Amino acid sequence: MTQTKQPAGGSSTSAANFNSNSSASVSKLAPCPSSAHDVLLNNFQLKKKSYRVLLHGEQLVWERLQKIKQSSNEIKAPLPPDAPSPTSGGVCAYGPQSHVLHLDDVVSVKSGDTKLASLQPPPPPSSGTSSRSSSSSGGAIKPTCQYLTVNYALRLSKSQTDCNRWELRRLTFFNSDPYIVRQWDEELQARLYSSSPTRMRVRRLLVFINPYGGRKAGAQTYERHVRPIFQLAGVDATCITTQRANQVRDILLSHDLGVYDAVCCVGGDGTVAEVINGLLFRRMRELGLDEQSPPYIPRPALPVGVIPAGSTDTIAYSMHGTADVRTAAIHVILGQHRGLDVCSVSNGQSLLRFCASVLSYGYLGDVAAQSENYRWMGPRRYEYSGVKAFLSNRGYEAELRMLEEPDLLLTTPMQEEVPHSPDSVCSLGESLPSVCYANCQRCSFASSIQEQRSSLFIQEESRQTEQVEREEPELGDSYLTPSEAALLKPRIRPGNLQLPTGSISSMRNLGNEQWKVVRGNFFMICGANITCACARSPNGISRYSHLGDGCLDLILVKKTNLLNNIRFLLNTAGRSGDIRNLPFVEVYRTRKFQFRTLAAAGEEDYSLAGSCQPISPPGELGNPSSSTEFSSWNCDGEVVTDLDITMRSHCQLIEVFMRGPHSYSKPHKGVSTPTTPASSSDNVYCCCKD
Ligand SMILES: Nc1ncnc2c1ncn2[C@@H]1O[C@H](COP(=O)(O)OP(=O)(O)OP(=O)(O)O)[C@@H](O)[C@H]1O
Repeated sequence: MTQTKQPAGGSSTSAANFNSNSSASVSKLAPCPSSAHDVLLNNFQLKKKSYRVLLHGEQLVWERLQKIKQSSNEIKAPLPPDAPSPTSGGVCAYGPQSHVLHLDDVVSVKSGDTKLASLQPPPPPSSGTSSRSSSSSGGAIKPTCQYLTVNYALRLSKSQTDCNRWELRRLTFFNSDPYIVRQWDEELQARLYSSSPTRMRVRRLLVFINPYGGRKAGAQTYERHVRPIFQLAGVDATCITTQRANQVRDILLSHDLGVYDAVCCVGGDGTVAEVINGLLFRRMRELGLDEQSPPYIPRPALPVGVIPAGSTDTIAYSMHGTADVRTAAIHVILGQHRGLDVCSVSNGQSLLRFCASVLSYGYLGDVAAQSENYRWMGPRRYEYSGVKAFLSNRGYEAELRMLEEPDLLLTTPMQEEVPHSPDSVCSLGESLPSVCYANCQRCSFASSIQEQRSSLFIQEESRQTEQVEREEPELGDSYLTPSEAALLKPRIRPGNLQLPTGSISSMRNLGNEQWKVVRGNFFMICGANITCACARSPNGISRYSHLGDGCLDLILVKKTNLLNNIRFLLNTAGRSGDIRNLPFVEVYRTRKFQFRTLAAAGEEDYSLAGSCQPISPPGELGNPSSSTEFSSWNCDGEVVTDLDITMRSHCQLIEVFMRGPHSYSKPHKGVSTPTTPASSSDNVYCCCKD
């Protein structure tokens, strides 16, 4: 623990003056290794005003000093607190006049001889070197630096429709003693790049830019908005501008990715899907799995960043709660990550591809198939094809078999333990649907189940060997093989989430699969992996889908009449509508469903050849979409022509840079808000906490 030398004219102080309930004490400066318990405490100037600044664990706290006249002597002391400091369970709390910035929100730190020098972006940190040795100036920090700039990100909470945008801010501290500045710079750098289970600071990034999607502005979007943010964070980005469809996937399948920490794409949903498919098929190849019929789906090694530059950008919007490009880039550099479910899509014979957003048949399938012919219109092609497909929809006969989701937690006391947010419940054994927000408890629990499941199977490996061998090697079956269990990466369980009792015994019942069959004439059928929210439909088609709960929502819109179809579309577009209230809409939460067309039922081998890739363009010979009896599938915006389809959700298969959308909460009047949201300050990102 350290107490640095006070600057000339600065008053000495102690950590206790910050109203901290921490037992951390201040001791002599020593070059000790970085630890969450180390404390740095000094006076700095910020905009020519004096502040007492504390670095405590993962928090940077600064508090204005006021001049107190005591007879002829003038001393500086912190402003008196207006209200008692809130404390909880030994967690540090600071006075209301304190500004608190969590290191999770810090983008970069740079020291300099002048203020201008400290504002320059730091050079990319060399990989493999100790973060303590990699200073902001690329080598040893100059002993003359008196300025220290901290670049950080701040979430804006302006309104219900604008509460997920993040912006960059900076603080430039001055201290006349370069020794203190150096000490702070080194310590901040070390803590910023120290390993954390929920944060991964990217050093080397592989970026794919799709110049073709959306308004064909991917390259400009990157140059104008994304590159400066990556530079500010000192990220070494290798950019590849795609020349053709499926190039992203091909590069990911064939090139050495060993030097990269993460992959990022600048494009629409189709580009994200290419990245995800490329990484997943690459991992299967690395492990020597049969790509047509893998016994399980392994997790790729690299996390993914998603920067929107497409037409609808539902994946980016569902993850971040906004399609703001800078926000998405900020999430990549801040490095907070969460597991995202991915669905496998297979026909009767083999695995076709992976789906990250939605797989739709009927109306949206027709829109995807038709809109490809009008790509020259840009995003407007969806409106044009949408109207055409809407008017021509006569309904599609189909049969769906779905695996009913056994709600593992209905019998547990979990609901009482989970904090509820005003407009949503991130609950688990929910009777009411919940919206997936940052720090969603449902997703956290699903990841814990994964963790438990893998350890359970490792422990019982020998006892179950016989049983496992008897199990059909179905794609991603509930029972994992011992090798799959061993390959599953341990998941991160944030905070103090308690695992409910009885979850293990519930898990064992997963083998008792219950199938439900629904037949009918449908306007549209959707398997939604995420909410599929976008700027035009802020709640998405599947408002209650969760990003990482291992389930998908199967939405069945029955063919009734034109008016009901319009009602359905209006409900998906508005903020207040809920398609669950419509009598002709059924929504099922499931882990897997199978689809077949009723017209084709009974026919042997009615499936077309697997259209894994390249996907044959619509209208080709043999494409059923040319028949009005059949629609085609829209998988992440791409057309899939197979008709016997199985969609299965794989829990948190891909790590993505995101925190999850936040719900809006009105700032309370008269209460001084900290510089960063409380959620960041205590390392909890929760809809219930901001
Ligand atoms: N240089 C290129 N030329 C032609 N097609 C490309 C090129 N680069 C990528 N593609 C393909 O463009 C397709 C569309 O891209 P993308 O999905 O990113 O944009 P979009 O369809 O406009 O957006 P969204 O899917 O969000 O509606 C993808 O299938 C991708 O394979």
